[in-house]
Amino acid sequence: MTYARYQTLENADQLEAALREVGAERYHILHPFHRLLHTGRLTRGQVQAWALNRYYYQSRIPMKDAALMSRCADRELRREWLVRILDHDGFGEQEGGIARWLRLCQGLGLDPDYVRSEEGILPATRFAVDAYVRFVREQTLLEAVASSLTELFAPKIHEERIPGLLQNYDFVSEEMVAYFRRRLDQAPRDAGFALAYVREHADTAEKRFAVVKALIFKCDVLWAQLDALHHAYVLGGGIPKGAFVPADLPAQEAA
Ligand SMILES: O=C(O)c1cc(C(=O)O)c2c(n1)C(=O)C(=O)c1cc(C(=O)O)[nH]c1-2
Repeated sequence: MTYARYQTLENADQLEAALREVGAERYHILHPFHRLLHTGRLTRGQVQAWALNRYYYQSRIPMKDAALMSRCADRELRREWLVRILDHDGFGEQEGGIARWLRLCQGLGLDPDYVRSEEGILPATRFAVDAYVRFVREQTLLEAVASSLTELFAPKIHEERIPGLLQNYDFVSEEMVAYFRRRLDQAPRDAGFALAYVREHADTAEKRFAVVKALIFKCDVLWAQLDALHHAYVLGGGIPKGAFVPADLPAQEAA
């Protein structure tokens, strides 16, 4: 009956409260893999596996944002959304988030060409991330905007992750966490806009329900990626053929 209580939301305030409840219950800050990552309980190889897989998510974010913009007749919304693409891809002399993410990968000892090749990612990473891009392409514009609302909860995870990585791993330097420091400003701006948008445009109970479901879907996209990492690289569930094999993994655990 989880969903039932979201079907009768009466106004924007109730919608916002429901969205915050979904985040408090389902955001991937709660995932056991993040608990291990942020408290220094992973090996360098496991952190590499996380950064490598997460690169695929980063790489697809501008594509999903372009998909959203391609469907959008509202110039104001496009002007606002465009900034997200520039944040990730960079613009002119300005480096973007993807370049910063690659520096994190490189700092962890991964070859950037290998990371960019997308060869070593887990199947579930590809399926989850591709499902997000498809969702934004195919669902209503309102649901597409709503699916970005996990970013409401991202600053908290970055605030936890920056000191968590720096203090607990001697192989992580200040330069390597630059990506997360930038997101501390970018995410609240983006999430604030998206929240105002859904508050205004979800003007029926049916639309408010659709917005909540879009956020739940997106929480699942993030959760599924960590499930796969946890299974393959922490629980010893087996690394699929072709996926990244950390150098510090005991040989018998590799498939
Ligand atoms: O590190 C994280 O936990 C995290 C989470 C999320 C998110 O909640 O979707 C994003 C990011 N980071 C991020 O860096 C980012 O650029 C981003 C864009 C989006 C989006 O859906 O448009 N989410 C996120």
